[in-house]
Amino acid sequence: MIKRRVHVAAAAIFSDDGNEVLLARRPSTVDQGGLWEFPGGKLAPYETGFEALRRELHEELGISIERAQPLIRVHHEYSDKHILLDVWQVHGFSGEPYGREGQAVRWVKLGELFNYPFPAANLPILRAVMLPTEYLITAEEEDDGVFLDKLQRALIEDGVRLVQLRAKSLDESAYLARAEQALQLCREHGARLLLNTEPEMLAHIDADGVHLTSERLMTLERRPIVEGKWLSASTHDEGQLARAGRIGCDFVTLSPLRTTPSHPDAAPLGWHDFQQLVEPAAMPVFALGGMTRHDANHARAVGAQGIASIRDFWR
Ligand SMILES: Nc1nc2c([nH]c(=O)n2[C@@H]2O[C@H](COP(=O)(O)OP(=O)(O)OP(=O)(O)O)[C@@H](O)[C@H]2O)c(=O)[nH]1
Ligand SMILES: [Mg+2]
Repeated sequence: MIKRRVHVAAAAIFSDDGNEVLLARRPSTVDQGGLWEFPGGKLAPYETGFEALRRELHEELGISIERAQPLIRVHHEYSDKHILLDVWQVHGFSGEPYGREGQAVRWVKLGELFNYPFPAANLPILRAVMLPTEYLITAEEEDDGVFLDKLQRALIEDGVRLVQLRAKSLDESAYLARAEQALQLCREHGARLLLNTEPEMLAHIDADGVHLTSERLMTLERRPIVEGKWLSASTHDEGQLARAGRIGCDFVTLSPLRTTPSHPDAAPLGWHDFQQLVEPAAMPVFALGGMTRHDANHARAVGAQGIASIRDFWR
């Protein structure tokens, strides 16, 4: 059987405070009936994704979009079709959304999204919706006081909400002590903390997840931590991205986008190769390597969740 290829534009519509998204329930009579979804529908011939999005949101919810940015593109094989979900984030619209086709619609808190049944293709979208657009990787820092000051500055002034504790120079007990302090600070600011260590470390400290080095990633055949904790990994090529997908990483970094002082000999990917690698990856991907917040829009335009950086946040 030759599968149909279906291109769908869908929207994660955020509330003004950014804490909720609007879901719709598919009528029980249609394909995937009864499941919740991000409003949207198939592109008409000659329509772009954004044009389809505007039309569908007007038809299904009675709203007009003012601004939208790409969130994630997900390719998924259903038994009868190959689907591309082209998902946009909408942070401004006019009109009061309601189910114009009789479908239920509901504002749902980000933390409660996993309580709703979605089509099988939607898992990467849920992850993308729940993650911010910036991922801070901490720098090597000898002094705990200096470390905490810099982390606090990034949380308060830059509004960072996702942090990876990378501290290769600390032994295990020093790392654990620093992690306890960092976790407390992150919790105070509603940020998530991932540990760049052996996954077993989560037994000793209740952090939000683990970040795998690419080396560690390639030794794993299955997900090393429970669902509900976040699992991310460093990747540099197609093979590593594929492995991250196979073991169920929630998201990854892909690097180096540019040449950086910390990795002068690694060949940079550049935006073109980055985009090619990200397209088939069914999970959020942060661009890493010489990135600053000024690169975030460009990164999202080529399919990234956003940017990951040490230096841009560590001042
Ligand atoms: N809108 C939307 N569709 C999704 C999501 N997840 C997902 O697998 N799909 C699939 O993508 C396809 C979207 O088709 P649709 O039924 O919304 O298309 P449409 O609005 O153009 O409807 P129509 O074909 O009845 O005119 C369906 O096969 C649906 O199951 C999602 O989150 N939102
Ligand atoms: Mg639809």
